[in-house]
Amino acid sequence: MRREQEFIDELYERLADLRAGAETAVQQALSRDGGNTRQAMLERDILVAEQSGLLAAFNAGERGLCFGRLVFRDGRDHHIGRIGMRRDDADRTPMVIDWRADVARPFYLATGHTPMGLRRRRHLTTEGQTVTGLHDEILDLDDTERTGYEGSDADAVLLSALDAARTGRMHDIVQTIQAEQDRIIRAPHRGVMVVEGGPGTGKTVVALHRAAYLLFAHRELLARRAVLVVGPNPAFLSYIGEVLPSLGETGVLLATPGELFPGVTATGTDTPEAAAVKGAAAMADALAAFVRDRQAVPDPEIVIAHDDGELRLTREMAEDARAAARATEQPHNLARATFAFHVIDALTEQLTDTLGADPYGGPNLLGVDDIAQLGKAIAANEDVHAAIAGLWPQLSPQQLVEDFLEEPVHLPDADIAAIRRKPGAEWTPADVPLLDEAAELLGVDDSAALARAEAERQERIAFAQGVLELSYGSRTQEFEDRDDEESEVLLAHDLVDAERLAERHEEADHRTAAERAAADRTWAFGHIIVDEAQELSPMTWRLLMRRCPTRSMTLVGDPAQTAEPGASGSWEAILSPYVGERYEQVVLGVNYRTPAKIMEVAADLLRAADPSFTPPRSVRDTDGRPWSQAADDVPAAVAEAVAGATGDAGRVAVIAPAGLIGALAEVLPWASYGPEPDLTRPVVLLDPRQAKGLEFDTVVVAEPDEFQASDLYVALTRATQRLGVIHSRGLPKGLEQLAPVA
Ligand SMILES: Nc1ncnc2c1ncn2[C@@H]1O[C@H](COP(=O)(O)OP(=O)(O)OP(=O)(O)O)[C@@H](O)[C@H]1O
Repeated sequence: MRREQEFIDELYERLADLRAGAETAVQQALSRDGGNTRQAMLERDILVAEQSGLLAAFNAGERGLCFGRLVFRDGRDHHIGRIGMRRDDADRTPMVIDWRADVARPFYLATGHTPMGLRRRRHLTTEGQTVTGLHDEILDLDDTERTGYEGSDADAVLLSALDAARTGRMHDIVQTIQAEQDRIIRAPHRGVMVVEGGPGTGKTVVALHRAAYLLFAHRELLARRAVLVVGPNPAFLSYIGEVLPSLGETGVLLATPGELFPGVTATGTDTPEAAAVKGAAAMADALAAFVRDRQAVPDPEIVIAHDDGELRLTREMAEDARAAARATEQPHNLARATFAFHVIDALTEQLTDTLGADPYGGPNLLGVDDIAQLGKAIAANEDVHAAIAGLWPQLSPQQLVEDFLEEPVHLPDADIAAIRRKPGAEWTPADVPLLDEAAELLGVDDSAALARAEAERQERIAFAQGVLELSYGSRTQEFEDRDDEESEVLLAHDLVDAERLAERHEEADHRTAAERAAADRTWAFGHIIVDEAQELSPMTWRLLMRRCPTRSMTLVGDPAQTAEPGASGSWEAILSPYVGERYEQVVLGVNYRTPAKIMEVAADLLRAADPSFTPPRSVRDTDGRPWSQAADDVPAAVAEAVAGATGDAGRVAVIAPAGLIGALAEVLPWASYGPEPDLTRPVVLLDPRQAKGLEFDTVVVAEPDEFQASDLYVALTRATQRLGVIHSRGLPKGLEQLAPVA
């Protein structure tokens, strides 16, 4: 214990030095009098960005900096920690190894059967900077040396982590990642990986650690392209929001599916029927047909007054122009130029024929210049433009979807009735994929902006080339002496090509990749993680697949918890349109959250409908049995139950049908509730959809017979310690084994 404490003290000293170094480097870079030349600014930007990233990692390392030690049979001896650090000596000896490095892997995988070269594995428990416990496992049977910290139960560290009172925020699990989870976390980053598992099997936490691992293993790529984590609702995102920063990773964008169309905030709600219709794949065809409807032809013609003579835009002329525009296969707004060009051309020809006609039947009397002149005048005629705009209007995604929902077409009557609404309504989450689809169908005519951007990029590349030549020439002792991490800064100067450096400059100039990604509908993410993936509609999948052309994705979910009416169904239904059968599926089978007695009740509920249902196996159990109480006044009984539970440490959640929340809020005035409840408060009031993915020490479920079965299954499995059910109208089938209380 003493020796480990000495080591930990040394480690925190080193951390303090590194942090001070990074802080000074940022300060110096910001105040460095290198002048305001582009080179000085570029160097400064790179330095500040890199050092700020390091600072974030150092700050993250503060808590539980080192939690393990591996002693190998060949004499190697490594401490494992949240971040990696080296000594300040000539060899830059590793002091603590990042948990994501290959060397650290036996910490999670080695067993007596497959020791992976280990003699002993030590778990170190710390509080603040003080070592409070050691736990040794002997993996080499020939090793007779004993430290006195060998425990009989190798799961002691895991169980004490699982028993801890909840805080309303998910924590990282780097100290106790289990072997089946480690394999998922470190799976290759290419392709689609599906992680399926029942409640509490660690799907969410594993997916987040996978993001941290991928950012470590593919730093260059993913830091530029960012990782997107999609979760079901804002409360869930704030629940998981601290895990990645606590692992030192900030290049991640967390979003709900309703937040993925920049500039639109989905505050409205749909009826379940409307959400199902809007989510169905048929919507893509309906919208595409609706766009074609907006490419009209006159019936029979539009007559336009023009200085040089009357113009008649006939149906036939417009049809030809439309066919030419459609043949480009460009999106509507981009193909508009082709339509306009053909119309103007046809009108010019028409006018040429009239004005230049030779009364004696000879060839047209107008010369090439005259015809060009006529064409120019027609192209400048505002009425011509108005006619073109009427036939082939420039459209925004918002306008298109609004028009469509006001008067839906190309769908069965019942579907039309389900989604029709008045213009000006708030956008709903189910509208977001429609807006995205519309944006794809319409395209943005940004050719001028793109040309400008490309010219600027070329200028930056030329400039960066100059910087590279200069910075190599002026390589100084100061740079050579930097810490290992810092020398990456030098590597950036030395090894990147001009194009990459120019790109970096662009990034450093503005926002982080995650921030830029959030504002850019066409951003291609380096990796996408989707939680509660079973809930997403086919239209939402179309949107997500567009955001990830490389199909590097991790999808986690549990079909038994599906609640949304428009959900896609099976993994195969979700994925086959995009990757065929080329995806890997793994199943997690151990429930780390819900105690066995509670899980049995939840499983019985599903067994009532499907006798073959097998729940995940709970690793832990509690003494108390889950209970039920019949009450005439449900809010009063809930208030009493909550008052009894708040004496315990941790968090209490009341999960109730949405219609009961108001009445419960009155009897629980201190409870947090609403669209974005504060989960760190002692008592939270949630409807079943809001409870998805969360967990609490105590859960009280009110009026269970008003829940749909999958919602009730989710609600029952949120408890880590205690579960009670309060009802006025009897219990749904399957819940009979709850212990009745008066
Ligand atoms: N290896 C582990 N060490 C410590 N805690 C763990 C481990 N694996 C999972 N947990 C904990 O178990 C709980 C459940 O994990 P998580 O929320 O990721 O499960 P899930 O499969 O997403 O559940 P659900 O489908 O019910 O939302 C969390 O508190 C998580 O921290």
